[in-house]
Amino acid sequence: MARTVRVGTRGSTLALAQTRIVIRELAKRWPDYRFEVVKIKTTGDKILDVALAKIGDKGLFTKELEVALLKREIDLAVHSMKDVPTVLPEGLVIGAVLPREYPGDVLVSRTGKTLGELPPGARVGTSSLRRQAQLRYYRPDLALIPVRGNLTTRLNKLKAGDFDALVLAWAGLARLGLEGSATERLPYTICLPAVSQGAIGVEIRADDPEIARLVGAVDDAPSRAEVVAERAFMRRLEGGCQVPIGAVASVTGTVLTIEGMVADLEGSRLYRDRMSGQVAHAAETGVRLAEKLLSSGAGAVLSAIREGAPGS
Ligand SMILES: NCc1[nH]cc(CCC(=O)O)c1CC(=O)O
Repeated sequence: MARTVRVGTRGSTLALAQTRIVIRELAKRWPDYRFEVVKIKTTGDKILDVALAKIGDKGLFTKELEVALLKREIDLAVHSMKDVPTVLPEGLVIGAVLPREYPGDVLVSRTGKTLGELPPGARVGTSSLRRQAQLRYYRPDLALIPVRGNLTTRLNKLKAGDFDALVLAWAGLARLGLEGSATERLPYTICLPAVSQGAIGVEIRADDPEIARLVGAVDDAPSRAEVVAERAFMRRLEGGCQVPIGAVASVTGTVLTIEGMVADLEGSRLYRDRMSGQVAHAAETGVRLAEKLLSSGAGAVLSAIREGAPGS
């Protein structure tokens, strides 16, 4: 009799939808195993009224799941890779990256107007420093309003008239079946997504070969290479939620191309560039792009943000 696999997840609607996808794919390939959902509350689920950049702690949405993995209370943890810090705790690895959704951001606007059509001073809800900086750079006239809470909370605030538009990850909307509410996909030339946006990852213990074999069957090599490149880019820049950083990699055949961006908090200076390399050298390509940006002026922006950051 095969064992029951305990699948750890946050309890948000999006997290549960992602976990259902992972379990569906695993169950197809491993019909003899049972998969049991274990919901775990993370710090990020408890603190809802403060912008993530202000909390400043790494792993807000992942740490409690990782602790449960290490204590062997669960066998795998399902994450939005975007929430996973670039350095994992000792003893844990990413066992699988599922086929990625479209990684970009979308505008959801109350009146159906696109970003370019929003009237001067329109109120756009987002707490992400990355989205704020890129929106300010493109449309300095917009009023950016902090918003947190899960996707449905945000959409309800939009409906209630708290703001005129919201910027959200397309993937999150799509996984809740809400992609129809997107007004416009924001082009990468205006808004680069967060590192690993749109990718679901499965974290496991490094010393659990049985689970590694199970989850390895749902790993998507191109998606994994993209995530590896973007995370290497981020790690080289040592950026977290406190710095406006965006990147998106894409694999075509044996070539991986990554575009990346670093901006100051005001969105007055923005550095972006791209780099290509062999898929087999995904991490190096991400690092090379980071170094190119650092030497072209992004380094000074990052130092200035770090000096000004509270508690650093
Ligand atoms: N910031 C929270 C978060 N974490 C993952 C997603 C969406 C799914 C994904 O990017 O994989 C979202 C919502 C959003 O940014 O709009």
